[in-house]
Amino acid sequence: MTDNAAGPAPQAASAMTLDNYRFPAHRLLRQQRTPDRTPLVLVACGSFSPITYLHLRMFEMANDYARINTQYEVVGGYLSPVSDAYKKAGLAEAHHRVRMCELAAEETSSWLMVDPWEAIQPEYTPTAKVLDHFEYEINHNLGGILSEDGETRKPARIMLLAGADLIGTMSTPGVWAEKDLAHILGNYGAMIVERSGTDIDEALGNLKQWEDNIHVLTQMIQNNVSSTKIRLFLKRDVIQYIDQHKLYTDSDEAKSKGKEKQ
Ligand SMILES: Nc1ncnc2c1ncn2[C@@H]1O[C@H](COP(=O)(O)OP(=O)(O)OP(=O)(O)O)[C@@H](O)[C@H]1O
Ligand SMILES: O=C(O)c1ccc[n+]([C@@H]2O[C@H](COP(=O)([O-])O)[C@@H](O)[C@H]2O)c1
Repeated sequence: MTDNAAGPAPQAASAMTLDNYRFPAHRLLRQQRTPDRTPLVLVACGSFSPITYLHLRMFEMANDYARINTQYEVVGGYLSPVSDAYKKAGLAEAHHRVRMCELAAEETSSWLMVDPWEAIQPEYTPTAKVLDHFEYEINHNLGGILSEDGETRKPARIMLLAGADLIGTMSTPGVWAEKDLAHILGNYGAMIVERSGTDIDEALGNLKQWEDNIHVLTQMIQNNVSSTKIRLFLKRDVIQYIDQHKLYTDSDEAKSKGKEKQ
């Protein structure tokens, strides 16, 4: 996907609360550039604590894959950081994670956006509901995407973008609700990026019934960056932000371990 000429976000994702929330659409391609393709919006859900180069790379890989191997045209890409209610060990607070994602998206990409909706919810939101939120905002509130010839409006296909480890958890009984899996993989679909350490066939093992809706993106060069290892930070802005707010220091981790319930 090429640059969407729209200007900066009218309202920063990191400044949004439940009271002033507005769905970020400043970089969403509102009219298709290519005829005869289905508009596609990619949504990556995760902790992003912190966001790494590989999280952004997933989107570029998916965009290339969609262009070359499918009939989709990517019209938007969103990062949706999980809320504080997720209570995973070592997570920085949601507002920091949203801000880091925002800095990274602005610095390194011309088309990615951060939707803080999930992050600002007081309760944990299952991924199926997060995808429903995108469906509602884009296809109901915004009325879908205008076709290339300007003649019709088409609903965008919303798809989950995730690494192989995440789809692996979907194959593991008990982690995801059955009805949510059917909804996510049956109605939306997923683009899955290979990740070293996860056997993709094993990860897809119990998901055969939805295989037509699961696109597997192979990585030419395996790169095992993970947020936990925090090996590779993004551009200076994100590193400075981490320093400035003293994130991921021992005391910060101890603080979040104290809060952690699992
Ligand atoms: N190196 C990678 N290769 C492929 N997918 C990745 C990679 N790093 C992250 N992802 C994917 O990005 C999404 C968001 O990642 P998330 O921040 O939740 O976890 P993570 O980067 O694995 O961090 P952690 O180490 O804290 O689990 C997930 O779908 C994850 O599978
Ligand atoms: O919706 C579910 O049932 C569900 C079950 C397990 C994980 N998820 C989502 O998957 C993501 C996992 O992130 P992480 O950092 O734990 O790898 C995060 O966005 C969770 O909300 C979602």
